[in-house]
Amino acid sequence: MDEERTEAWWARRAWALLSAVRERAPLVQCITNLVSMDIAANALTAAGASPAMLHSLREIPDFTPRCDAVYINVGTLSEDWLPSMRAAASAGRPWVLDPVAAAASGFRMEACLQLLSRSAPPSSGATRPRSSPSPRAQITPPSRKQRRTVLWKKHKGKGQQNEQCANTCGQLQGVDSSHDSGEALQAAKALARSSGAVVAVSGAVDFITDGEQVISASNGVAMMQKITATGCAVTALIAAFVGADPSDALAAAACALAIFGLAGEIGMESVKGPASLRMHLIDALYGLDE
Ligand SMILES: Nc1ncnc2c1ncn2[C@@H]1O[C@H](COP(=O)(O)OP(=O)(O)OP(=O)(O)O)[C@@H](O)[C@H]1O
Ligand SMILES: Cc1ncsc1CCO
Ligand SMILES: [Mg+2]
Repeated sequence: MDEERTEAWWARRAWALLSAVRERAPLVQCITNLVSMDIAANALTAAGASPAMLHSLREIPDFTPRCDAVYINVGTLSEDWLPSMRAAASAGRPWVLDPVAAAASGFRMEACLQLLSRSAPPSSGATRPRSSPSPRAQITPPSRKQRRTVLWKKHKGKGQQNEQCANTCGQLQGVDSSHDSGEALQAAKALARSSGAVVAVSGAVDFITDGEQVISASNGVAMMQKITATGCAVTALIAAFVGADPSDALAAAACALAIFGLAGEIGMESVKGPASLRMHLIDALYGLDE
């Protein structure tokens, strides 16, 4: 690391990334679960990104290469959506996976592992062909967030690594945000190292790791757990941050989690319960200033 990443550094970085999202309005294709579609699209829009909830396989060749980032979430996985997820993950864009309940079934775990083996070419470098208000950086490390988490860019897909990923997905999935997410940190680091992805684990404290560095973000309020699909929404926000600036997926993931948590804290100042927190959180994302 070239410079010391103090709290003040992170604050500037978070603001710069949110500002980049607002300026560039990254186009984020979301193939996400049916429960989360509304909150994810609204969180992205409020933050300044441009969500697109497209999941037809037939649209992916035309549409996905024009996106700044792809968000895949297996929360309501079905056989007919899996080919779209695979195709979108292979389209050469930075992408983020939320392996919701990866250990719920063999089908789901296998799907997550297959998806993990998809990677964007490290230097596909292609800029998004649609006109963009500001120049895009080259695609470098695509990232992902994995339940509570994954961002990865490359995965060598060897048998042993797959096994390790399976174990890790299982461990992470078992970690509910009512637990200390520190319990999952070692598993997350191992997954990051074996997959080449940035891995994030959400909870009271969020951890974000590339396998070496570990960032923790302790923003947020416990009532966020009482709103369904907040984890899905913050994963979508991670995709937007990575889409706005793909040069540092670790920082993008950490800042998205911190900003989302901060919006929860600000929103919490005037709520009666989860339903009003949902509204105020989205308002706070929209209104956040420096
Ligand atoms: N106890 C807590 N205190 C503070 N923030 C929290 C707490 N639990 C969760 N959060 C925040 O809520 C957001 C969602 O995290 P959470 O771990 O609840 O996701 P999740 O369980 O995957 O969500 P879902 O399955 O509902 O989509 C994150 O930004 C996280 O920091
Ligand atoms: C409740 C629920 N069921 C499948 S996905 C989802 C949203 C939270 O992940
Ligand atoms: Mg939760």
